[in-house]
Amino acid sequence: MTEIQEDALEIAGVRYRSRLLVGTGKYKDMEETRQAIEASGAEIVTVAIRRTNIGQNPGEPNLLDVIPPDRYTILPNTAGCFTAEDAVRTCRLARELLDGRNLVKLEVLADQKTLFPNVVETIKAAEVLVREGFDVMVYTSDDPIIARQLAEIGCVAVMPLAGLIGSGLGICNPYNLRIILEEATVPILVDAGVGTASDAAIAMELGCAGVLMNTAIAAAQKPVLMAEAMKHAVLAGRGAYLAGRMPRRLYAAASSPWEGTFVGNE
Ligand SMILES: CC(=O)[C@@H](O)[C@H](O)COP(=O)(O)O
Repeated sequence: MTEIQEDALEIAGVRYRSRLLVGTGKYKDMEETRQAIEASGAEIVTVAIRRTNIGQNPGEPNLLDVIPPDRYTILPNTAGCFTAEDAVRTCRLARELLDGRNLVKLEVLADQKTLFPNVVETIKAAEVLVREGFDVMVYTSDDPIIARQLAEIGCVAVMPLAGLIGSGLGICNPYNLRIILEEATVPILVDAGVGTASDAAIAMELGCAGVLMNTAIAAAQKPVLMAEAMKHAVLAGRGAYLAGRMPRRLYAAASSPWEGTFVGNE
């Protein structure tokens, strides 16, 4: 096995081969969702509990029929929650629906226009959820101080945004991400704002443990092809991070030595 094949992402004591986590919103239909997720190679798939039927509405199409929980780790998320109280309630419902599984993605949003995280409410919710035994992966801003606090509270992964949800703007502040990564005590995954494969590769090259995305795949002209591209981008970025990039230089350095050439200078 190569170093990159052996390299695993560990979240809450579970090891995953894929460092790409994907969402399930915005697809044309369930079949496209299934195909894209399969092509992405993702093992962790996030589901908005307030918007997606995973058993709350018996009789309606159930996402788990195409994303079976015995094959994927279902990561329920609190998208659409604007208060800590709502987010906590949503996580408790998710735990009931998913047979007592504790892994959740906490996101508490501040407003509809930016979908920026409300970090005050996020911290409040994280404290309650960790106390109640949840394994909390938390969506947050790229503020290193908030990221540190969330890790100290006991979140199992901290997920700063690359850009606003659904914006596709890519990594808007790599410098803040670098500070977050420098002092990370838990896995740091970029969540939201990725637009194309190079954004995912850059996140991984910076040293992120993984990338979570939805819109970049679902809103691509060919979602299944983009899902596959993202799989390769995350792997390539991780490989480059593990390999260690060459130092940047201002001036040229010849690829072959000047001395001892076979031709010329007679
Ligand atoms: C799917 C999810 O959980 C969200 O956090 C969000 O939708 C991800 O953002 P993008 O859609 O910008 O990838």
